[in-house]
Amino acid sequence: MKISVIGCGYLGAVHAASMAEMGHDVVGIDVDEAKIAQLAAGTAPFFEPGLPEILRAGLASGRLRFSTDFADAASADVHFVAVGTPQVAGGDAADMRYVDAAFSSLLAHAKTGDLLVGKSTVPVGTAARLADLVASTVPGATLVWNPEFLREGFAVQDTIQPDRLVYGVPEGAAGEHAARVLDKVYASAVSEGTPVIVADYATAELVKVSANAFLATKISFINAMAEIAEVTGADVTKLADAIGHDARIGRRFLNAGVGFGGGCLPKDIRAFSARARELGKGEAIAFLDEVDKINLRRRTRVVQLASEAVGGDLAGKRIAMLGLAFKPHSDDVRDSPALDVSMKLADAGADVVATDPQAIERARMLAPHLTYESSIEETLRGADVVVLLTEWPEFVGLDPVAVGSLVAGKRVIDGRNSLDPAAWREAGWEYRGLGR
Ligand SMILES: NC(=O)c1ccc[n+]([C@@H]2O[C@H](COP(=O)([O-])OP(=O)(O)OC[C@H]3O[C@@H](n4cnc5c(N)ncnc54)[C@H](O)[C@@H]3O)[C@@H](O)[C@H]2O)c1
Ligand SMILES: O=c1ccn([C@@H]2O[C@H](COP(=O)(O)OP(=O)(O)O[C@H]3O[C@H](CO)[C@@H](O)[C@H](O)[C@H]3O)[C@@H](O)[C@H]2O)c(=O)[nH]1
Repeated sequence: MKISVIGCGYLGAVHAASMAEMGHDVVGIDVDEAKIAQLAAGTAPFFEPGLPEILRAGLASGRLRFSTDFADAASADVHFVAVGTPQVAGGDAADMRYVDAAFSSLLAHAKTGDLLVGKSTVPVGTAARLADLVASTVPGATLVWNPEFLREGFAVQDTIQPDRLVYGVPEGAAGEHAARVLDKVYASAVSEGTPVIVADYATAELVKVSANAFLATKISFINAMAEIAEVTGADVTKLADAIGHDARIGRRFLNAGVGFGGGCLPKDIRAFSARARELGKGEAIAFLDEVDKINLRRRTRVVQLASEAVGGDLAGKRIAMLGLAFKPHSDDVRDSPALDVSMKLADAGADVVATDPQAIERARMLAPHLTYESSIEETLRGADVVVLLTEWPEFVGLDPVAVGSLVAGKRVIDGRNSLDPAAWREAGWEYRGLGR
């Protein structure tokens, strides 16, 4: 099939390359010329395991190309829109400027019979609004909302073998036809039994934000238990193991620590709350405000633990930060707890030296005042406190005895509860976890 993908960021670039991998003829379009030049040259503009390989294979096969010209979308019959919906400056709502601009540029080249497929995460009601625009601009074209559930770090696998597919379609024959076309787009997954949920627009939009709201709530739930564990001497990781054995609860997404960040969960729960308030139903999901507050309190708690570790005054203390990305296997530092805590420690006067296997360059753009070090050993050398905030395997696997010979003070804060406290204590370290 002939496909265009509008917006080639973390979602769109993976989607475009994966569509080509699945056998389609794909053009990826973005307004960012540098990004398109990189993609066209076969270089992934961000770190995502597996992306370079399918990108190069797609370009070599001739089935994948990239452009900044929307006219190149004209030959496609199915158009995915995957542009950003960040938080508006100074508010909680989603900034819809990019979605609106992308649809307006795309509609200038779309034709009767085309399928316009929204993938961006949007406030409920967006698809109905855009469907009116599509109907009045290109009669006979159909709008579908097909939210995306991929996780960064597993984005290629999640795109090619998704847990489920959700199609938000209009009522009637146009909707039925649209669902059949999307089944063909995703034929490789559908034929292997991937569940397909066909719904109205509002349900499809809400599936996406409620899934992220649930995941965020699960994390803040366990982090709230961590707060209680901290004042009672309980161990939240054992608590999570124990409640997680109940299949109704499940152990996944119950890792207590410095909390959630990234380009999705934080902004998505805030945008959902803002939209609920607009709909006069703010109280229905007011608990998400608490979920957000619990999450942000964990970052402050790490700063407090670091301060306690050095006797109350962080000024001039050397802090080795292990991790900058919002989670391992990603270079994304959008709303990263690790970067946020690093900045808070630097604000308190600490001499912060941070390392990350992939995220240093992106962190430097947001926080040029911090000191970055590519070598783990050099990061650790002379540190008064070691703080682990992104559980990359190379950090989790560090030998506490070897690290002990590099630092000035054997004090470690395990912001992801991913180290073995007994092993670190045995090697002479003061170990502090979150909720254990
Ligand atoms: N990153 C993820 O893991 C993920 C997963 C599921 C859903 N989403 C959702 O997907 C959307 C995109 O997220 P992202 O992380 O890829 O963002 P991103 O910032 O990495 O990428 C967005 C891209 O859109 C481009 N763009 C902006 N305006 C444009 C326009 N008018 N025309 C063409 N391109 C334009 C930007 O240049 C950028 O390359 C968001 O709504 C996000 O919530 C993201
Ligand atoms: O038990 C856990 C699990 C995760 N996290 C943190 O939660 C954040 C988000 O993690 P994850 O959900 O794995 O990353 P994303 O790539 O942001 O993916 C989420 O956001 C995407 C964008 O909407 C969705 O598509 C995905 O389904 C959804 O998982 C990260 O900071 C993690 O460190 C925890 O603190 N504890």
